[in-house]
This record gives sequence, C-alpha cells and structure tokens, in this order.
Amino acid sequence: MVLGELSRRLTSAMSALTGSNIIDEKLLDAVLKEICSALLESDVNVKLVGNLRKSVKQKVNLKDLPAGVNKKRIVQKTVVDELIKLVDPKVEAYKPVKGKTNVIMFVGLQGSGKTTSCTKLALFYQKQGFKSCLVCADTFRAGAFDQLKQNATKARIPFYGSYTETDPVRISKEGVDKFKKEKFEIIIVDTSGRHRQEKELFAEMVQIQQAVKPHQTIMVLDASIGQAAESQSKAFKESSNFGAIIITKMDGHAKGGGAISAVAVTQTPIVFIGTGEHMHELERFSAQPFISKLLGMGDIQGLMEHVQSLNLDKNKGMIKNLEQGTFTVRDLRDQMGNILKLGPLGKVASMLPGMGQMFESMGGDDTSGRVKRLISIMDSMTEKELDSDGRVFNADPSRMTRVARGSGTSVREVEEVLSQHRMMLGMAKKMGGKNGMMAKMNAVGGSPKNAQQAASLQRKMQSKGSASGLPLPGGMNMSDMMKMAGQMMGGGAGDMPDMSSMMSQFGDMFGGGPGGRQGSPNLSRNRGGRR
Ligand SMILES: Nc1nc2c(ncn2[C@@H]2O[C@H](COP(=O)(O)OP(=O)(O)OP(=O)(O)O)[C@@H](O)[C@H]2O)c(=O)[nH]1
Repeated sequence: MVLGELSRRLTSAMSALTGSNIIDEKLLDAVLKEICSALLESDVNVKLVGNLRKSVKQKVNLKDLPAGVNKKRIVQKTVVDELIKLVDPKVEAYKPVKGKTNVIMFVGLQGSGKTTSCTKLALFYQKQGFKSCLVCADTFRAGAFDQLKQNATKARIPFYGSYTETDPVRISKEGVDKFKKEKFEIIIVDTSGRHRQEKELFAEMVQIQQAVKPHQTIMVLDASIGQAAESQSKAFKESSNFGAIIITKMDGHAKGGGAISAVAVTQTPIVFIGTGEHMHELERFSAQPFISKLLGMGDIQGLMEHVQSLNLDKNKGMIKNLEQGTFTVRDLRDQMGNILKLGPLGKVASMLPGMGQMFESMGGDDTSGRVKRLISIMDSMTEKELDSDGRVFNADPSRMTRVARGSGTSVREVEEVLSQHRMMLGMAKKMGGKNGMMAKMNAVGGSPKNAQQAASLQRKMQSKGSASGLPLPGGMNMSDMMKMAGQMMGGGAGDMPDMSSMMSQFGDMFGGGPGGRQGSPNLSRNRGGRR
C-alpha cells in the first residue's frame, strides 16, 4: 500500500470525524491535531503543515455556519481540499506529443531510482503506442550502463550507451541524435546521481541538458528522503529547472512527506509514483485520487478507468449463463483470469472506499500466485469438464486425480476449485431467473456507466459518513460495498465483465464474502501446498 502508515493515521483521523454526531470546535481541533501530527511524523515540511491547519480553521468557521448545513461534509471537504493543495502546485507538466520527438532527461540523487524509473517510463509510453528508447549518460557509477541495458532488454526497449566513453555529455548527445534520426518519439536520458554539494557534477548535468535540449526534465526523489528533500530539490531546481517529479519507493514503509513537500518548495508537479521494483510498478499521479486513496476513500473513477483500460474479457456467455441461473467451470476460469488482469489485489482494494485499510489489516496478502494455481487446475480440464456444472467430477472422481496430475497440484486443491465453483453456482441460481437478484438490480436502474456517474456515486457514498470505526461509507457493510462496486462496474449489464460476482469472489477469498458469509472455501487459508 502507498504510504501505509500515513494513510492509516489520516484515515483514522477522518473516521473520528465521520463517526461523530456533534461537530464542534473541540472535535475539529482534535481531528486537525491528529492529521497534522501524522503529516509531521511523515516528514511533511512543518511550515506546510502549519499553513494547512490555519487554512482549515479559517475556512471552516463552525460558529458562523447557519443551522441545517452539513458541518461534517464541510469539514471533510475542506480538509481534503487542503491536503490536495499540498501535492498539487496547479502547474501543468509537459505532455509528450505523438509523431514528434520528445526528449526526457532524468536527474536526481544517487540511488533514488532514476535508472529503474527511466525504463519504467519508457515502457509506460511504449504501451501507449509511443516509439520509446533509452540513453545511458551515467558514466559515474560502474555498472549503471549494464543495469540500464539489462532492464531495457527485458522490456524490449532500444538503448544507447558506452563502456569506453567517459564523457556523459558526448554520450547523451550521440544517443539522442541517433534516436532522433531513427524517428523515436520518446527518448529518455538517464544521468548519474549527484548531491547538491557536488558542484562539478551539477555543472556537468547542466551541460548534458544544454547538449540534448530536453522537452522535459524530471527529478526523481526517493520517498524516504525525509527533510533533506527541501534543500536537495531546491538545488536541482535552481540548476536544472526540472519541470516534473517522480517519487519512487512509495510502496515501502517510507514516510514520503519530505518528497511530497518538494512539490510546494519547487512548485513542480508530481507526474508518476514508483510503487515497486518491477517494470510495471509505475503509477500516473493525480492529486485528487491520491489524497482520496490516502484517506481510505477509494478512487472509484480510477478503478473504472483501470478496469476499462485492461480490456477484460466480456464474458457474454457467462452473463447469459448467470441470467439463466447457471455457472460453468469455464465461467469461473474466465473470472479468475480477469482477477489476474486487474493486478495486485491491494491496488484494487485501495481504490474502493474503506477497502484499502481493511485489506492491509488482513495482512495485505496478494493472492495472484494462488489465483494462477487455480487457473492452471482449470486449464488441465477437458472442454467438456470446463463447460459442465462440475457434477461430472462426482460421477468419476478419478478425473480429479488426472487434473491434479496434469496441473502439478493436489487432489485437495482440485476439490477446492470445485467447491469454489459450487458456491458460485449456488449464487448464480439465486441471482438468475425472472425473480433473481440480477433482474431486481436491473429493475432499480441498472448500472451507471460513465465516469461522471461513478464520481457522483462515490461522492454520495463518502458524504453519507460512517458510524463504524473505518469509514465504510454510509455505515454500509462489506457486502453492500461489494454489491455496489459490482453494480457500478457493470454487473449484469451485458457489456462489461461481471464485476459484481468478481467482487463476491474477492469477498469469499478473504473469508467474509457477500452477506458476511463464513465457512465458504477460504483460499487464504489454503496456500496451495501439495499433498
Ligand atoms: N521498492 C522500490 N524500489 C525501487 C523503486 N524504484 C527503484 N527502486 C530500487 O532502488 C534501487 C536504486 O535504483 P536505481 O534505479 O539503481 O537508482 P539510480 O538513481 O539510478 O542510482 P544511481 O545511478 O546510483 O544514481 C534499486 O534497487 C531499485 O530496484 C520503487 O518504486 N520501489
């Protein structure tokens, strides 16, 4: 989870607000005190924290608010707006243009994650259809070129560098010129790490910049940099005048506040955050959803965009099956495939209001390994078995042994899959048919499809507040949440994967699925050990 500790404390401060019936100065002060101390302990600049506190107090004048206004909502909105201000300098970052050369130069401290982020970014743009490449101008650190070469090869991104040339200015110029001639659209130049005391290295960075004339210079900051972020980022700003920031290592236990403060100190926007060592662990940064997720309020709009961008299997056959109250083993296999495509469950959970913290409190365990194992079991079944309702295995239990052998798993795991399938089939029976849940859900308005509707729904969900400890909106229980999320994402609408059943599956995997059902097969308890 991104900035887990800060998120936990901010979420808890906000839930004190949503859980209280009386909103007065005393409560506001207590909430603000907790928010400010969480920010300070995360290394957010003390002046910025002071300004935030003052600004909220000024804007929320509880005594002068007329009777009948929703004080809770006003306080909540003001706090959220002020937190957004911390990470949003209201400056537009450069946007690469298709069909044109876009040179992007990376600068930053040693070990901040530049080389890794360069490849991540090249891959990100490559996935967006840009012709991307990398130039290694880090001649300072032995092994830097090898690292970039290795990353680039893995990601299939063309690269340029030299083992013998020691002049980074010359290398970067040669590399950029070569790739420009070859009509590359994104040319990313990695430079060596340096500290503000290193005057010569700073001068060299400026020379590289003059040689390659980047359209965008990005400073990379490690989330654990702490208070040093202010002086370092100021020094880099003065010499390289970078136009964007990438904060790396947001996945760890880093406090992150120092790096966040660099935004205000340099008036420069964060464009991406690094959330892991793997090449795809780079997220586009957007202030409002970031704060919303940090406060445990989720990011429904982001989740919908994420789901849509994945081009998940439409599963029209499954929806038809569900409508008729049935569910085949193949349907389960397809749904599991969609779950895998969604990425780490922790990421998905953090986009649903209240789920991020809950997921963490359950150990933040990623189930993708287990899901892959279950898929491999179903991939070892025959077509007939996949398209069945699972009863064929009862008729011939020796088939379970064959499937277990074929998938390199155990009979117990095959039984688990079949038991999971039986449970889904049972749900499908309840959902399908004229009087089923699906028909009722569709009758009450179907599913809002566009992002605007999702955003408004999220606002409604958040504004309801919660009486429970964690801000599960409107006092909803997990079952309501999952149903709602599923409904929002097209459950039963016919042209999206059936997310409602996927959410139900999540619930069952976590051991407390729809309706708080317990005793269903709990995959987290069965770590796929062979027998
Ligand atoms: N957990 C995590 N690790 C990261 C992330 N980004 C980079 N790293 C790791 O941080 C370490 C340093 O990253 P590099 O990319 O080598 O850093 P650099 O800035 O190029 O280093 P210099 O060339 O010495 O300046 C490596 O072990 C990376 O795998 C991230 O977002 N999350």
